[in-house]
Amino acid sequence: MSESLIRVSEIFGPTIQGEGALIGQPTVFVRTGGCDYRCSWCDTLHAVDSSYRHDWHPMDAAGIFAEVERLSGGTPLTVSLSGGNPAIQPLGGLILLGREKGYRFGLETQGSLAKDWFADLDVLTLSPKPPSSGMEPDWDAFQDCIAAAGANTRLALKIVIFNEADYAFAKDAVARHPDLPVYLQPGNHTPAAPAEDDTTIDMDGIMERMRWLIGKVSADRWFDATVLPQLHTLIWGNLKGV
Ligand SMILES: C[S@@+](CC[C@H](N)C(=O)[O-])C[C@H]1O[C@@H](n2cnc3c(N)ncnc32)[C@H](O)[C@@H]1O
Ligand SMILES: Nc1nc2[nH]cc(C(=O)O)c2c(=O)[nH]1
Ligand code: SF4
Ligand SMILES: [Mg+2]
Repeated sequence: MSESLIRVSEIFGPTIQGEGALIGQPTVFVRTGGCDYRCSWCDTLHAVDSSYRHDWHPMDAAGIFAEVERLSGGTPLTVSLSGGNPAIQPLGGLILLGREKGYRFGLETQGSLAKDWFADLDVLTLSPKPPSSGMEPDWDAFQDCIAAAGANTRLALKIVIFNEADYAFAKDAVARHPDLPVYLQPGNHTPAAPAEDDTTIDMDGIMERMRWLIGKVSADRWFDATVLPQLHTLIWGNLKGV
């Protein structure tokens, strides 16, 4: 694959951004294929597990942007870059192309890999992985991501929480990065394998974790935290492409 080609798992929308700092805002998603992590509870295995790589297509920036424009009807909006880990892909050219036409870009990453083009994003959401994921954050790489974003890119910290250990991890992450706005997101337990085409979610479990999390931040007087469920999951379950 040529250096400039981007491995795309799916392009979809407009839908609403279902998570974090831009929740509720209309957006088109560009989801890239491939990830350097393998979180135990990843809800997007079709963009992570290499057994799905036959569905990942190399595309150039112009081809991706043409599809974004088709989906948006040519009206500029925020494009959400996610994955997999989109930081693995050469997305700098796509971002510049879109910005020239008035589009804005957000990107979701675990913070394991910094790119200089993070400085051209509007919002960089960093989602370090808590203990329940089975992964361990590289805080030096995480710091590099913040530095790469520079002064003109809004940053957000988004942490998935399943249990007490994850909550303690979130507290530690915030202690390391007290200036970042923080979003706490209850975990969505063990989505079915993509091939099973089962979109059912454990709604009771998610709501129970929301109530528990709100209780925790209230008791701790953690008043600059924002607690949000995955809105798209509440609406559509684990449906792909929404
Ligand atoms: C699928 S990931 C892709 C981007 C990047 N690899 C990352 O993890 O930030 C997008 C977001 O979904 C979150 N996520 C993944 N699986 C989840 C689950 N089962 N419940 C709640 N959030 C989940 C991730 O933590 C991340 O914030
Ligand atoms: N609507 C919607 N919002 C999202 N926010 C983050 C997502 C992701 O998978 O990165 C996602 C997604 O897949 N759909
Ligand atoms: S880092 Fe993101 S895409 Fe990769 S496995 Fe974890 S949640 Fe899934
Ligand atoms: Mg998702």
